[in-house]
Amino acid sequence: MNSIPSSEVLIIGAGPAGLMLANILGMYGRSVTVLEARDELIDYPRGVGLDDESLRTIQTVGLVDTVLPHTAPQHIMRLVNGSGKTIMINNPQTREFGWDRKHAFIQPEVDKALYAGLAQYPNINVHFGHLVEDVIEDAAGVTAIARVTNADGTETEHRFSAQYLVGCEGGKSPTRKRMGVSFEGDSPSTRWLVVDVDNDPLGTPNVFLGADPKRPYVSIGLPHAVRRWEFMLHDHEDESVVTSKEWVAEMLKDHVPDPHNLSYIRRRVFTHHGRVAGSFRKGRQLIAGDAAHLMPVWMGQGWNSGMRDATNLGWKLTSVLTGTAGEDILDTYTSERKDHAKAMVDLSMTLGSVIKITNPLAVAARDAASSVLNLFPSAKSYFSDMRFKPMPRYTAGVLADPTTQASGTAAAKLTSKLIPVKTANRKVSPVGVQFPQPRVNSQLDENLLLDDVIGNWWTVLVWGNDPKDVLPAHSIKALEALGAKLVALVPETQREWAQEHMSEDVLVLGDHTGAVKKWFDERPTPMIFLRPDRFVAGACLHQHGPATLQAILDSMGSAADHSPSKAQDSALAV
Ligand SMILES: O=C(O)CCc1cccc(O)c1
Repeated sequence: MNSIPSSEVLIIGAGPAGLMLANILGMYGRSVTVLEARDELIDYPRGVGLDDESLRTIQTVGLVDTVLPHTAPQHIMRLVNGSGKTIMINNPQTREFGWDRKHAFIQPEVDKALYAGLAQYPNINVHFGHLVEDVIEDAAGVTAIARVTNADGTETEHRFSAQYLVGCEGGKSPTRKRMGVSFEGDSPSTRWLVVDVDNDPLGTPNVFLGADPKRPYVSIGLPHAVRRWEFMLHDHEDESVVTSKEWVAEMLKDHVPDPHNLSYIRRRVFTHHGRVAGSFRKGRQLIAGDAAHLMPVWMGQGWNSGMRDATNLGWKLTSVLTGTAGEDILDTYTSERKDHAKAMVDLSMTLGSVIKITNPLAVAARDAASSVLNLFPSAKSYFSDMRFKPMPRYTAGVLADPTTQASGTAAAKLTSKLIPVKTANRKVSPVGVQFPQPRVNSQLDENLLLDDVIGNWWTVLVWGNDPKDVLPAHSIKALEALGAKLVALVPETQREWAQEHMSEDVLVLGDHTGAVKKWFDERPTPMIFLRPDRFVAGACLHQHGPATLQAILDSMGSAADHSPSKAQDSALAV
């Protein structure tokens, strides 16, 4: 038995959620051990859609340049009926978070880029071929017992200890089972055959969902000449038969001019699941990615939901480990992520049930209903602009929202003290939603993405004013202890003046497109407390700033001493 020096966090599973979480923790200077049972990363495509929220996180961890070459932006999805007529199109054009809403991507290449990104952090170690067989948890931490099969066939036991453990081992997650939490939902019995080739015989981009009552199918053009088809299987069709080259060639004959010379990456059968864990945390153990939720492929949200988990959890674990938040903040990981994951599961299941219809009467009703809906621009844009996609909007967690805060909480008590004024628009609260990522000018450069200038930790954004002029000294002190960056967003016309006249340590950014002013005009809360994951924790008028900040700190179960550790200091200087 070997004991390995301990780290702060143990991650089990080097899939996308685990790799992204390790990148985020590495960026914040934390020490992490990743244990992966396989000998290498999975090398065949699974997820095919990468969204703007994920790309924003990839940008934060500095890996956009290595990820983008494996993506195709403006990934359009068309739902076509049995006669090939488009009955729904999903083609969102906005770039609210700084990136195209949807990208096709090659998952193995992007996962590889996430893995390669870890090499820059001295405190991150990844061990392949380590199968975790048990975990012991006590008041001081967790110890994972892993079995390693050596080259000569003998086996060795290794023990790894840490303060927290995050299971990212996929849907069958042993961590989730050890935690004893439920995994409720449905696993429809419908099986699908997935075929991936790397010499795409068609070459057309984008996604076609074929709601063909004879046999529903999917055809997706992916980067690097990869094409994915999926075919719904009938109950009597045997797995060993449908995965044969002959059967697949027969299936493809309506989809490909010549289905015989295809270079297959993989032919496999899978079923969809729509499940969410009852809790994402128990004590010192947490779960993320497919371990916490499984959803059908239709919205392309499985991979992206894992990215959202890592984005939500990474800064919270860091806050606990560095003493800027109490351990209870980890419970907000469940409260913030679970409902959204459930909404994604439900939407994906619904879309799947529309595609899978085979009953002729129901098919006719669906096609007629979609024709009518397409006559109405608002209904049509609901689908094409992807307004049906549930966007995370936290109502409880690390935030202080006078419009939604649950009664009885510390934040509610404080925010109830805020004196309302007539011009403050309290109906459109940006609290709990992701802040947009506009382009801005700085003293050093022009047309920069906001996140690239504000860094990766807490930020206070103030429209048109110096945060140090509009917040009292005790609030500034608390923000310094939190490691927050102070930012003044001003019209570009005022930027040089503001740089000369505002406090030296305030970052002044110019709004050269007018998008920032428009945003603040629509939500008259000129002071924004932005969390490290780019979600708005508080939004208020200047005079409400101190109470709002205090409420946010209370919602973090903040330790009395907010000063970040030395290690965090250096990590925050990114
Ligand atoms: O991200 C997307 O738009 C593709 C979602 C999708 C749809 C159907 C099958 C599949 O594997 C992914």
